[in-house]
Amino acid sequence: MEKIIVRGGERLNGSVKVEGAKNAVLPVITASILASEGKSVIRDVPVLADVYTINEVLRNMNATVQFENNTVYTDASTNILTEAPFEYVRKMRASVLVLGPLLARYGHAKVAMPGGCAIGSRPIDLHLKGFEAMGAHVHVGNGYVELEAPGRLHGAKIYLDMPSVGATENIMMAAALAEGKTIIENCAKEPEIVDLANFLNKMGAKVVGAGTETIRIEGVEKLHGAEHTIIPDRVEAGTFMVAGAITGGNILIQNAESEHLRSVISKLEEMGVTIFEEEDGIRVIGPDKLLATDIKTLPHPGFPTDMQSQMMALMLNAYGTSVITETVFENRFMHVEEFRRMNTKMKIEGRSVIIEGPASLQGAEVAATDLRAAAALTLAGLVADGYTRVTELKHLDRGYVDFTEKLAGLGADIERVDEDGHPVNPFAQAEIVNDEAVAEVSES
Ligand SMILES: CC(=O)N[C@H]1[C@@H](OP(=O)(O)OP(=O)(O)OC[C@H]2O[C@@H](n3ccc(=O)[nH]c3=O)[C@H](O)[C@@H]2O)O[C@H](CO)[C@@H](O)[C@@H]1O
Ligand SMILES: C=C(OP(=O)(O)O)C(=O)O
Repeated sequence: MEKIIVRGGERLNGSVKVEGAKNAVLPVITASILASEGKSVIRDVPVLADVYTINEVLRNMNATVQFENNTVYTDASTNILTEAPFEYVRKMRASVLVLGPLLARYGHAKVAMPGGCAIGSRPIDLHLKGFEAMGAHVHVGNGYVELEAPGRLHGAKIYLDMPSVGATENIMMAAALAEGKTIIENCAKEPEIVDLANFLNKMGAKVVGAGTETIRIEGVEKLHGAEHTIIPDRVEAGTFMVAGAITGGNILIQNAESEHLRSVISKLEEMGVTIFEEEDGIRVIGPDKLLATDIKTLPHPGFPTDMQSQMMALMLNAYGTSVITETVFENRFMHVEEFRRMNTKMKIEGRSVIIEGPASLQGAEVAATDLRAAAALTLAGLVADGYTRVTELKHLDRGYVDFTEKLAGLGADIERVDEDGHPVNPFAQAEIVNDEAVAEVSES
């Protein structure tokens, strides 16, 4: 079993560059199958297990997909199959994002129902309600959801009970080819939604209002391939901001977009971290003494749930009592038990965790419970006494490129090894073999 071995105690210094955003690239790649003519060229694509998985989903539907030099080329002008089987959805829930494009273009889509995962039950009822409002019939059975639209989808006014990122994306993609106008109210406002809207508009769609709580889409008859560059990954950037802060280091996070990270910047400043927004990124200078604070995860522009476990690592090192309240997912505290192995004092009360700091962190064997927990446990290892060994790295590979290499480049005493103790880089190996090798690594 591969593991990260990190010895605590090094202050991080230097600069690190963030990749394109995982959560932006997945919907953009699925949106590219809306194009009945022309190719799409998607740049700044991170070399992640999730990207290999979504590429496989598309290839399995007969689309042509190439991935080289951080660029994905797709061609969906041939006849596309309208099914995504369980083996893909099991690996990555975001596979359900093919539903909207397939339904809109072919009037049919069949995808394995995504189950819950380590962070919650994660239903897709809001996606389905949106499709129904646009004229689709929904059948759920034998572990699959099947959608059928007898004619072309029609525009509709859709109010989301909560601003779901995936539902907003799926409905936006379906509406792009529907007849007439769709209005999505109480929609998600994440930067990744804006990135998807920009890509759709380059394909010939008419989407306005992305980034606000109401999106309006005037459906068009057909869409074509387009070129697009993916926005920087705000969660990867935030993770390295915590790495700088927790080690009392001084690091420049190149390519980080401060407008996407307002809530994270503000909380780090409350904790005593110095932040400079520089021309080519964000500089983070960790203090000698971190101060306690509270966070509540919320949809954007609130504090992102995908930064919750990394902030927990930081709060464990802060003086005083910090409280984290998770409101986005009902069960995103699995990492608390792993942090407990590192000599920490935390109490879970309902949707909150109360953290008594500073902990005298001790290196330990810990297992990642999801991709952000993998990063967070490694961050704690950067300041723990002795060696921390992090396993279950299949989670990490879904969302972080060269995580150990980047931390080592900043001065961390860290390596990733296989069961025989030999150094490994999962993506370097997999690129030589083939795409599928990495797709196998991923499992949500
Ligand atoms: C690939 C991707 O972009 N993943 C992100 C996306 O996930 P995802 O799109 O799955 O997250 P959602 O915004 O949809 O989920 C938010 C909440 O709404 C609930 N819900 C969602 C849909 C639905 O039909 N019914 C329902 O009840 C979910 O269970 C969850 O409690 O946004 C999350 C919230 O920012 C992030 O943590 C994930 O990293
Ligand atoms: C929860 C996450 O991703 P996903 O929705 O793909 O599981 C994440 O990126 O932290």
